[in-house]
Amino acid sequence: MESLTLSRVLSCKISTNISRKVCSFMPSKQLGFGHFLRRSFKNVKLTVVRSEESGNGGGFGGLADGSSSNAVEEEEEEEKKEDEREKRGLMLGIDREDSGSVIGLHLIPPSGDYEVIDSHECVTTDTKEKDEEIEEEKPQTRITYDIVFVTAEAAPYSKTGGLGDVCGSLPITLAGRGHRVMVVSPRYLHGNPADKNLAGALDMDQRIKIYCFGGEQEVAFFHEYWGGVDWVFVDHPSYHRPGNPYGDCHGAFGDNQFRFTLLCHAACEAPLVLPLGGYTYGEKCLFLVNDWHAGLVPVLLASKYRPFGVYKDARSILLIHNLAHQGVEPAATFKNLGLPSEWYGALEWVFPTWARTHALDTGEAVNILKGAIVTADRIVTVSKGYAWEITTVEGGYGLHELLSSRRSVLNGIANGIDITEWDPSSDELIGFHYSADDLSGKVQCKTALQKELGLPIRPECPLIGFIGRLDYQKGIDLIRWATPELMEDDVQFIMLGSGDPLYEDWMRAAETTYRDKFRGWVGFNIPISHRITAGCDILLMPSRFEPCGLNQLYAMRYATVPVVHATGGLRDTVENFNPYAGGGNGEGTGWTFSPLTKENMLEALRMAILTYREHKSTWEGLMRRGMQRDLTWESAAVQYEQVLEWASIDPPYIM
Ligand SMILES: Nc1ncnc2c1ncn2[C@@H]1O[C@H](COP(=O)(O)OP(=O)(O)O[C@H]2O[C@H](CO)[C@@H](O)[C@H](O)[C@H]2O)[C@@H](O)[C@H]1O
Repeated sequence: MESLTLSRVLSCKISTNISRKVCSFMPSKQLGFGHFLRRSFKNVKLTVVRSEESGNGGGFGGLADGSSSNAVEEEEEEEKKEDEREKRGLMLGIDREDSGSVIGLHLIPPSGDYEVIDSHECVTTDTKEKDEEIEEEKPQTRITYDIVFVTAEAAPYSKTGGLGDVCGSLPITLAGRGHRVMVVSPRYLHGNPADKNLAGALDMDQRIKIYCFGGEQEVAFFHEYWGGVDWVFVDHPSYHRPGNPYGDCHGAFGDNQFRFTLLCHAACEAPLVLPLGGYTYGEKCLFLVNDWHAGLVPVLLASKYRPFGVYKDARSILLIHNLAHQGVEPAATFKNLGLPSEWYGALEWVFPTWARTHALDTGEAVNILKGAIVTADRIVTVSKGYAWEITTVEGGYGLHELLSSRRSVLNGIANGIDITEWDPSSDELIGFHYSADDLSGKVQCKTALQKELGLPIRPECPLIGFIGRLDYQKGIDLIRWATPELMEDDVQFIMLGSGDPLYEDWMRAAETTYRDKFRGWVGFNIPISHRITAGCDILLMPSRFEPCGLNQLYAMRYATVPVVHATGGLRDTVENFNPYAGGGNGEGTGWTFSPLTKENMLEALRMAILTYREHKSTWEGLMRRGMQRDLTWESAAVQYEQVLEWASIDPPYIM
């Protein structure tokens, strides 16, 4: 028997014994290890046994194997083992793959009865009901992995958009399902109040040297364990400056390639050198690399580590949130990236003639996202629709052929949302609460918002909202173009966003032009975004392309009906209203329009406004159906687990 102290397995303290009754559960209900422990066994003494001892090397091995030729002997042997287990209390079995590598742990019940006994008897009663609800619906984790997210932003530590949201909540969901999860991102210090978000992350006193950009750079690691996740922050002076993670009022930082090259090198070292909770993640981990900022990770694994026998069992999964940003820089910068010179081809990128700036421009460049697409073991985008769109000329931003060639490893998984942060029945950022059973608080949120922004307080007036980056992607030009016509109607319109100065100025000017109807809040403000989501009746999203989109999901959760361009994740997540379906009661959660024209957008908005004004019960149906949609991360996490499993089964990328 191999006995491991639990501190080697988890960074939580386990001291006292627990009754066997609490620990008995069915194989089919097997929980992820970390999750199970956190939830139910805070005070359990555990012993680890080799799975060989328990019979079949995996799952609940050894508890019933009918294939034995000597059934009686085996039964006696089994009884002995059970007696022993009962004496020792709850035990852990090690799951090994054929090569002998440990791939997970499972709990071995101390008795032969597989009946599920509520393991929540050892948790406080007020959390019990909630936990049971989650438990019932949750498909169980089959194999647990060591997962390393690499990302330029992760909420609440840093957020400029949807990437921060996803990298702030998906890791917690996966950790809750039993995986060991680390998130590596830069330790930004902007010299503003947001810096306090990093106050809990402590210096690990671990320095490493990174060789890139013609010299040696020293980076430090800071760490905070929270929500079951190891949040690791790479520290370097280039992350300490005013602005946001990518730029300031003068535009994008000129050294972003350097800053994110550092991040990638540091992220590759983190699982090898950081003793988190007492021991490192090690070489057998799965890197989930997000967008171009983390795109050098798969290239480094393939070029710098694997040829020297390191990370042979690791795999990388590229998560594309937005193909429009690829990290393209002049070809001459390749030598700065710290990659072997023969790997130039992986990143090589030649702009088409029409995109070159002058006659002598050869169009030669390096494209970090392209390198990641070439070398990643699998690729995921944030919706099924977008997974298809990026393989087309229109949506592929020049990478459609490459992405098509990798179609066999490309999947789309729609994002979920953090339903605790975005919950209209308990959201602390809104003044009044409501739910699908009692919607009365919504109109109070609406009048409170009108009051806060100095609009006439008119509960009956349709209130339209927009939240997002003021960017070509979001169809902001179309909104600007359509606003004069929209303002002819008896509606109010509130916009929140920052980005292109042209549109920031237009929003300010529109406030003066449409004094009683329009408000444009220029800036990034999370509390206001919650109040707009709660207070508006309609959320407008005319995105030119939208890999997934989160605001329409938040809107549906807050009974705000989305009107969206039928593209990417918007088409996948908003069901177009059909008044004739459902026995005449209607079906759907919003309006989708296509193609993207001003006329189509206005027509869809007018349909929504008409329905709001004249068909109250239909409108309530739309609100309730939206609120009742399953928008949790759980279903996405199950799909991610499948991708993780596929990634581990396939051999890694080799040049
Ligand atoms: N001014 C402001 N003030 C406060 N909050 C603001 C804000 N502007 C935006 N936000 C918030 O930032 C997030 C934006 O998320 P989105 O998914 O809509 O877009 P984004 O294009 O950033 O994300 C990319 O990545 C995500 C995640 O995968 C994909 O859903 C998306 O399609 C893709 O373009 C939301 O939480 C929103 O509320």
